[in-house]
Amino acid sequence: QEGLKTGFYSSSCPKAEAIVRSTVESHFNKDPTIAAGVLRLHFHDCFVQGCDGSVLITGASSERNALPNLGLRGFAVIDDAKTQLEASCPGVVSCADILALAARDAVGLSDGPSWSVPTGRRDGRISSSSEASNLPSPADSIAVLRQKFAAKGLDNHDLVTLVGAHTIGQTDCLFFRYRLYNFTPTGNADPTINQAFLAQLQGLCPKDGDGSKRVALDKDSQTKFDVSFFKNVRAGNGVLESDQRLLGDGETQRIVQNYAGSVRGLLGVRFDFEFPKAMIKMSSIEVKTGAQGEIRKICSKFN
Ligand code: HEM
Ligand SMILES: [Ca+2]
Ligand SMILES: [Ca+2]
Repeated sequence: QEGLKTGFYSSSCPKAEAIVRSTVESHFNKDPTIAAGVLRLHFHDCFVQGCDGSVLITGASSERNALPNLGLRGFAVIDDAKTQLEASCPGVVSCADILALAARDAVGLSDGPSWSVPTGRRDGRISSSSEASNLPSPADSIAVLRQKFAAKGLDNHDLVTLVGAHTIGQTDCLFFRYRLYNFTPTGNADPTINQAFLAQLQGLCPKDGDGSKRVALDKDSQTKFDVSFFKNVRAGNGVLESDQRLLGDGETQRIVQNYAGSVRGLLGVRFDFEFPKAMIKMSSIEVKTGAQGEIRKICSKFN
């Protein structure tokens, strides 16, 4: 994919993938929710300036400080892996690749599928908060989401498959509370929310309560990478509006139904098979290779 190849570091830094894996694992063992943080970090990196580590740069006007990125977590995992890689093979492994590898490992550690990650990305030299506006918002319509993904070469099938990442992790009340109160012109909640679930969500996120309270995106299995998220969307138990809307469009609904399945076990395997393919596509968005960009010494700073 665009000059990337699996095993790019096999002679220049043979232990590179093992070092990333053991670093993600040690953080995961202390805090399994970090897997979700790392996976999301990679997504937010790829959608702005391509998968080039631009999201990792610190500074007042950097991407990291853009509104959609304020809740990102897992930066310490990447910094930690980088420190160890610089000790073994200085100046060889890009932060962009560390992020792509760590996202794969995070999914695997959460009992999800694993895959070979094509590597060879170079780190970008630009990180600007104003660029973050093409990231999808939870209040975007399906048409807008489709368009934002299409702009990155990702189709409907990729969209639904990748949003399946919400099978792990959490969201702040802030991002969906508007669905629970006064959502309709007549003052009711979003009618697409399952009634029993609505009561639960209202309990978790009171109208004037703390907007930063965290709620699982997949109510039944927030640390397991499984098809439970799709079953919940099918049942009206999607937390984000953008997740639940996948059921309101004919084409995306068909894909949700497929993954949610009716035959136990069988169709769960399909999501496991499709997710890696979609990730490899997402991980190759607008990558810099060859002599482009640089290999950062510290992931949060340009050289
Ligand atoms: C339709 C597009 C998407 C929208 C609108 C969206 C929106 C969101 C929002 C609002 C949150 C909660 C953030 C917070 O409270 O801090 C979230 C969390 C998350 N997103 Fe997405 N997302 C989308 C697609 C994706 C994709 C493609 C991936 C990865 C492949 C992903 C992975 C995650 C993960 C793992 C979390 C949990 C993070 C954590 O627990 O820290 N999302 N997303
Ligand atoms: Ca980027
Ligand atoms: Ca799950």
